[in-house]
Amino acid sequence: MSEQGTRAQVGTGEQARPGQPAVLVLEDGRAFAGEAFGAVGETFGEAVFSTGMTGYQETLSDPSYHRQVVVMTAPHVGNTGVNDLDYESTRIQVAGYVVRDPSRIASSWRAQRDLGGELARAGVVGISGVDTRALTRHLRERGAMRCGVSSLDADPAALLAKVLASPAMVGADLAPEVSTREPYVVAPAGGERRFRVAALDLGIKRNTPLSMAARGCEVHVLPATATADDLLALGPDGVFLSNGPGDPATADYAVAAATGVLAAGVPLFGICFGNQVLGRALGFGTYKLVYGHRGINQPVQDLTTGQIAVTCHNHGFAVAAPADGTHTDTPFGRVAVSHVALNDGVVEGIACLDVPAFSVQYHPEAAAGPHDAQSLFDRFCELMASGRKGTP
Ligand SMILES: NC(=O)CC[C@H](N)C(=O)O
Repeated sequence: MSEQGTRAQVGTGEQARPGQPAVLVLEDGRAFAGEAFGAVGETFGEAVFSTGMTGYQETLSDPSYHRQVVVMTAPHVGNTGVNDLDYESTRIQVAGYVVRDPSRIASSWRAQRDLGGELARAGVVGISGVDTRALTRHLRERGAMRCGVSSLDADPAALLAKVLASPAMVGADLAPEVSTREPYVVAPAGGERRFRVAALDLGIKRNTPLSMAARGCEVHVLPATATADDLLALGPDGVFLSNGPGDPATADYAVAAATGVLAAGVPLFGICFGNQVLGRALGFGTYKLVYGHRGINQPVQDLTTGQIAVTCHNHGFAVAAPADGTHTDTPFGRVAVSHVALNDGVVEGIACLDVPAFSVQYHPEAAAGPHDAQSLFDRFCELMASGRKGTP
């Protein structure tokens, strides 16, 4: 698929002029008028909201947002501009961007460019001046749904017809669209190499291998369709399953890879999409949440210690597993739900009790976000240090 096709976006290559009209239409017909922001054009994707007050550049460049139109609940966005350091991947990944009130100037010693210009150069269509509180409440009540944003055609009825013809998120296999084409290696940050990690890139964020590299891991990042044999051929101390976009029910290739790694008894750690893939490899199902969790202020409880962490989330699907303190017998032994979201009880982590594998639905790499959960990378290192047997 072409770049434009995968982003379901038609841009004119122009930057929006101040006051240029734009419209956002949801698939249930609700329309919001606003002003064009970023690139002039038309785009389609799943409308989702993020409650992060900061970290918009990391959000925009998180590959898990591929094919999603992100609505920021923070009313004022763009204050700190953008820079070359805070990208979580090689480009802006969102299909569209919705803000209430873009900052007229970027004001930070780290700012290199302004947000509107950056979106325009990337060809990303946005809309501003939207009542993002009303839009968020609508999505919260009715659920995440398809939408279109256009600064080319102000007719909501015409846009609605195109929204209804656009692909849904359920059933979308998107990880291969954002994964690296070629393998690459992230070297340990300094000091000796302690572990070799084979990472399956389903849409990996930059700070994830960096968080491992900071702990002495040499991370070999492989394309989404790499098999268990490809991963194990590296002779890794551990295998990592990354975050990524789309519906985890479609990622049979990744589930097969995880199953092969579990069978080999090599330590395994997964984040977000990786948690869903591990869940499926253990025999659990996944399902779509009504509106998902996105933001950097989400409380999660570790059921083993009782400790609560405030964490970074970006997920619209979840693993269906019992979170009542019991364990489930699977082909790979006993498995327990290890973490739950305190807002709604959604499963946020699973741990194998008889093979060395665990995963979380949230983002310990914390880019952006609080660093409460960084110790999960230490737990992965401990699992690798203890060899190929036993649980953390
Ligand atoms: N950040 C992620 O890995 C997201 C996983 C999956 N695409 C979801 O929405 O649940």
